[in-house]
Amino acid sequence: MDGKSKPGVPYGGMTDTWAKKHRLIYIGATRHPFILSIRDGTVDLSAFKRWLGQDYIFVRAFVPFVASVLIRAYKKGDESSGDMEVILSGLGSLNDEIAWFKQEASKWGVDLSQVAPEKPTQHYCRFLEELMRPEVDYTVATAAFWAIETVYQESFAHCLEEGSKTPPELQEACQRWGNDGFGHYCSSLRNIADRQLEKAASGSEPLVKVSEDVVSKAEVTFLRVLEYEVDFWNMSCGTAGHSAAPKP
Ligand SMILES: Cc1ncc(CN)c(N)n1
Repeated sequence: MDGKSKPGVPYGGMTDTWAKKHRLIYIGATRHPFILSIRDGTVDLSAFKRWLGQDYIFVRAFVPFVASVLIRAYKKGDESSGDMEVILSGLGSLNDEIAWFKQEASKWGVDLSQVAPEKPTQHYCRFLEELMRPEVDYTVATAAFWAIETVYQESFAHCLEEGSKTPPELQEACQRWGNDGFGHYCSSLRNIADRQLEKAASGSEPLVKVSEDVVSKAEVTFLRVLEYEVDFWNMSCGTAGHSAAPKP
């Protein structure tokens, strides 16, 4: 999703509305200069290696977050929704992703045991921990989950589009998140988030206030994900003065 409806794919859930409403930051996260440099073949390989080491740390922290969403899906007890199956498949891919990072790191001569988390990585991982707290609503957690995966899907898919000059040695990395299967997985996550948001938005009295709070908390969480993603790309580029401060 790019905040616009795709040809032949009419879509109009809450997540789509947010992507359009917050288009500038959405584009900032999904068309970041780091991604554009991969796509046009000018990427600085030391930036790619920095990204690789930092993202390995992020992905390890992302696993317990996804597991926490799985537990919440189970506790909701709505077996017919199919949420658990989607989330479980995501956990399976993260297992492959971790193995891929290790393999890729050895290919590029990055010693993962020596990589220390930089500030933006620390802050993003702390944010994931906050989202694991029991008081965080399933709706908010699924919106964050969808946004985190979708930023990568849209970013790396852009590097594989026709006309891109992505260096051959980086194509596998782009395929990992830019492939159609990952795109379908992100659509399933979007459907889960949208269904939850819709339920919350149409919440019946007297829970109306609580439901409205959940929807606005989910939107704020979506924006925070985009900001953390931009900070993460900035750090990868080595952009001086990236805004790495923890968000309020
Ligand atoms: C920072 C970040 N954001 C998202 C993804 C996709 N799982 C990732 N690997 N790293």
